[in-house]
Amino acid sequence: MKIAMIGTGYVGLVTGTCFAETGNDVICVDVNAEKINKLKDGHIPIYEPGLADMVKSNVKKGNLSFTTNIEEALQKVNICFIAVGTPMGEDGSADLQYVLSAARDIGRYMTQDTYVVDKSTVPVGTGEKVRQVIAEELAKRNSKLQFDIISNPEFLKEGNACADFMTPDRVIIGSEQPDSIETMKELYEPFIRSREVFIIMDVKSAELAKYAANAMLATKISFINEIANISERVGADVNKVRRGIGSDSRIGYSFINPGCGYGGSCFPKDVQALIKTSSEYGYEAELLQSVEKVNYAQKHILAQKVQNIFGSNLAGKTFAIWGLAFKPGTDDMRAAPSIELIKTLVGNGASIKAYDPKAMKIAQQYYLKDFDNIIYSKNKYDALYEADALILVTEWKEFQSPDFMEIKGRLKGNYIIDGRNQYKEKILEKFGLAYIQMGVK
Ligand SMILES: NC(=O)C1=CN([C@@H]2O[C@H](COP(=O)(O)OP(=O)(O)OC[C@H]3O[C@@H](n4cnc5c(N)ncnc54)[C@H](O)[C@@H]3O)[C@@H](O)[C@H]2O)C=CC1
Ligand SMILES: O=C(O)[C@H]1O[C@H](OP(=O)(O)OP(=O)(O)OC[C@H]2O[C@@H](n3ccc(=O)[nH]c3=O)[C@H](O)[C@@H]2O)[C@H](O)[C@@H](O)[C@@H]1O
Repeated sequence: MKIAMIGTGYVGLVTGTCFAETGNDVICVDVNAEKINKLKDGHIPIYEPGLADMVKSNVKKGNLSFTTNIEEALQKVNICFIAVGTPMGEDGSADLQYVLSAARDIGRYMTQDTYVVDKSTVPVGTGEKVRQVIAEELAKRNSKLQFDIISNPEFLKEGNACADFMTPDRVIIGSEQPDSIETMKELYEPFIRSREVFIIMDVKSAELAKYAANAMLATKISFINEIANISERVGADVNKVRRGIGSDSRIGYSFINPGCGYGGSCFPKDVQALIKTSSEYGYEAELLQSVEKVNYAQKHILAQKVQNIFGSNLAGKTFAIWGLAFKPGTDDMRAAPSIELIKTLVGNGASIKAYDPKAMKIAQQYYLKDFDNIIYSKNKYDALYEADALILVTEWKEFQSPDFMEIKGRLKGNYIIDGRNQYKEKILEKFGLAYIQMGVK
């Protein structure tokens, strides 16, 4: 099939590349010329395991190409995906300007009957808006070309995006048109193990299913974080409580890891957007409001723990921070808990020595560029020199079994403050390290 992918970000690039991998002819288009030029020169603008090799091999085979020219991208294409960003608007709702601009371009430049597939996460009713915009543009040029809108939300996780896309738990197809459904099934067939993986529904339900999934996962995280906060106060150990509840198959272990709050480009904005959609329809989503409120507080918890030990004025103190990305396996720092932490520490006079395996460049260039007091270290141990404490924010594999002797030897102080509960208190005690974790007194 000949596919155009509008939006070449985390989702567009991964999706386009995976479709190219299964033999389709894919052209990825983006308004960001710098990104497209990098891709044309063989550089991958994001870090995602396995992606670089797959992009290169498919470009070489001629299955995958990149352009900034939407008119060129839509030549002879019969499936056009929309995978542009839907960031949080000022009032918390999803900002649809990029989706609607992509729709306008499709209406202006499509050259044959087209399946228009929305992969961006969009509020209920967006499919209809996209349909109207495309129809308006076709009418302007007296075109009789036909198109159908299909909702096909994406469920991949950053850091595991290619693997998630290649072996999906489910593929949701929001459409009531049999030929659209068949075309989507054909496209996804190589990735599925059983036909039950396809879940067919109307467009609105598909749109809402995406938000419901993210809201459910965010709820699990805020729930366990709340239990962690209760555990700390009553003298229980959330690690044990987690094992106690996760063993119930109705609850399960996944997404109940306590931490310093969920970040990333999706949970925070999607929970907000769902709250906003609900209120537009006259319903106050109180549970979801609490999920966000708990998460907001959780993102400040590491800084509070630091200040409980060192006092509110941190002038003259230095903290080693392991992990800047919002989760391991990615260089993405959107809404990362590390940002809030660093803001508070530096704001109260501290200096930072940071190390992250993949996110330091992006941190320096964008997310932490306004902070002077940060030294970026070349490895995890270098970050420890003369630091008063080590704070673990992102649980990269390389932080999971460090040499504690080395840590003790390099730190000036003896605290490890762990935002992801990676270590065992008894082991740290042997090295003379004091261990502060989440949800344990
Ligand atoms: N990042 C993730 O893990 C996931 C994201 N999603 C959803 O997928 C959508 C895309 O997310 P990301 O890929 O993370 O965003 P992103 O910000 O990485 O990429 C979006 C791209 O679209 C481009 N763009 C904007 N307007 C355009 C236009 N009119 N024409 C062509 N390109 C245009 C931007 O320049 C950017 O490169 C969002 O709705 C998000 O909620 C869904 C599942 C997972
Ligand atoms: O819509 C999206 O963009 C995607 O959002 C999430 O994926 P992602 O944000 O990439 O990463 P997650 O692994 O879900 O982690 C999100 C945040 O939750 C935190 N988290 C996760 C799990 C957990 O138990 N505890 C916890 O604090 C992580 O540290 C991270 O900050 C969903 O998991 C994907 O299914 C979805 O497609």
